[in-house]
Amino acid sequence: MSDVRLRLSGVSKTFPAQRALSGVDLEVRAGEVHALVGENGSGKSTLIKVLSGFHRPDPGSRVEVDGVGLDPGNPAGSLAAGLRFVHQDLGLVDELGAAENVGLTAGFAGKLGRIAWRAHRERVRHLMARVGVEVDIDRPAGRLAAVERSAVAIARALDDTHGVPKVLVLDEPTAALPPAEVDRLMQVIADLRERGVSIIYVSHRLGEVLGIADRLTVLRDGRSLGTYDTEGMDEAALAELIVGRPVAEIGRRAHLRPVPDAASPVLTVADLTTDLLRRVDLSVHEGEVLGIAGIAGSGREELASALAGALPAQLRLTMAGAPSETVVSVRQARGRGIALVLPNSHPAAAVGEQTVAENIGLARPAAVVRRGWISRRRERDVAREWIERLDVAPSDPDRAYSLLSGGNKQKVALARGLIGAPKVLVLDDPTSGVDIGARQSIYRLVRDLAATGTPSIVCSADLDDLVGMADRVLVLVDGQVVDELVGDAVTEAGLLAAMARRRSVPDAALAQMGGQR
Ligand SMILES: Nc1ncnc2c1ncn2[C@@H]1O[C@H](COP(=O)(O)OP(=O)(O)OP(=O)(O)O)[C@@H](O)[C@H]1O
Repeated sequence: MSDVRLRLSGVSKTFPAQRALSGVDLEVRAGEVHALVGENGSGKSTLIKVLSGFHRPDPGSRVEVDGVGLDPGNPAGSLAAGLRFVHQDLGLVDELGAAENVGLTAGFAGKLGRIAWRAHRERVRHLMARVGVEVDIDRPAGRLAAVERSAVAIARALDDTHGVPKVLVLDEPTAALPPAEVDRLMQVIADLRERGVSIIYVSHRLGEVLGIADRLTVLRDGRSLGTYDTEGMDEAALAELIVGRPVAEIGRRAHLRPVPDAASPVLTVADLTTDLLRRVDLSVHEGEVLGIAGIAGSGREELASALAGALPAQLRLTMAGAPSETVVSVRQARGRGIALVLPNSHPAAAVGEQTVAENIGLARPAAVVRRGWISRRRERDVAREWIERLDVAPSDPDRAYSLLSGGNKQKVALARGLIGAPKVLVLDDPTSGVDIGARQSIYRLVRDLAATGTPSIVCSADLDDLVGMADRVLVLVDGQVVDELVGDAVTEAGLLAAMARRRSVPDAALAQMGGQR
């Protein structure tokens, strides 16, 4: 018997004015972790949505599970065939525990409309045990650690009420995980593989892909470039496969320029206090990239929004040459030249209904405003320039933002931040969902901006971002700055050690952080 569990033959998907998949063939074996990799917009999400039944593929596309063809574009058929999905946002109701979250999608045990709670809870405990992560099944999902939330979503996907789960698709499963919890999720995946579950693993994190996947398939422009064994492959080779040309390693030291002690800051913030942050002081100097490190819940994300007036905060903010202010609104911050780039998953990152050009134009760059009005023609021209610089695909300024792939949305959000010629650029998780090529372009753009004198503040959970961009890093733990790393001290090991300085990070988690990468 063939050990092919899932077979796709000639799968194509054409959207109006866009062919997202062209004749993709793919075979996933029983009990293997099979990674799906490719640049932003290469068709990974579309392929997953075809498998889940969300998209009906073009005629002639064929999908088989264990040799049995399924009717693609039919969610119930996909579920019955054993295809299961854990999407990036996990889709959990934060107020409910694992027991109810599983019940909401898989159904509750019981008869005649009455829930047999004892049987249902037993079933959920059994599912959690399969995943191998111990969780109080009544604890609201919003109060679980990130990896526990992932485990609940995986357990829910593995419920067999609607058929035996055969293939589990994990879409960027580590995107929301702090470094300390990644290893734990990898262990969960390895255990599921041992039990014969096939896993399709979608990720831009090349180290993770090579660490966990047995084989990988590369998509480019909606076509499969082939399937490869991961054994013996290194990150450089994989990056080249994905991008189609050698990708130079991100050099770090070259860009560092120590800030003179006496240099006066462009922006100073004192006593920044929010629900999470406690009297944070910081300043950033001309030509400097200041990093802010911290795990989820440390106040890192709040800091970015508070600086740009997008979150209620108490603070004294001083821009060079201006009197200090006590409160900042988005409008005030923008007026002072502070631009905020949010991660594309944030609801305020962009206006989904508007086009790429209109979103870029929201920054009202001087080049597109004429006597107070936006010139749509200039807006499009400027958008075209940025589309080319950041390699946004498709390269159409009139494209609706909501129809872009995740990574391309992130590039547009970044373009909008850069285009308004900010005095200080504040970035929150700037590389979320972007591919290896775009990551390098973003690092380069931020450094180039610094080289012209304009400082940035980069808040990120991704240690590569901080090592790749920052001249200096403040480390947040429990809403307070606990350490400052400068110049050569900004290393992955240095950051992990600093993040561990307070006991709020459990010892077990610290041990994992060290061995993670
Ligand atoms: N509903 C849609 N209508 C029109 N075009 C779409 C739609 N969904 C996706 N596309 C287009 O299909 C192409 C493939 O997008 P897809 O989201 O599958 O890429 P991806 O590989 O998942 O990218 P990323 O890594 O950025 O998430 C893109 O050009 C995208 O703009």
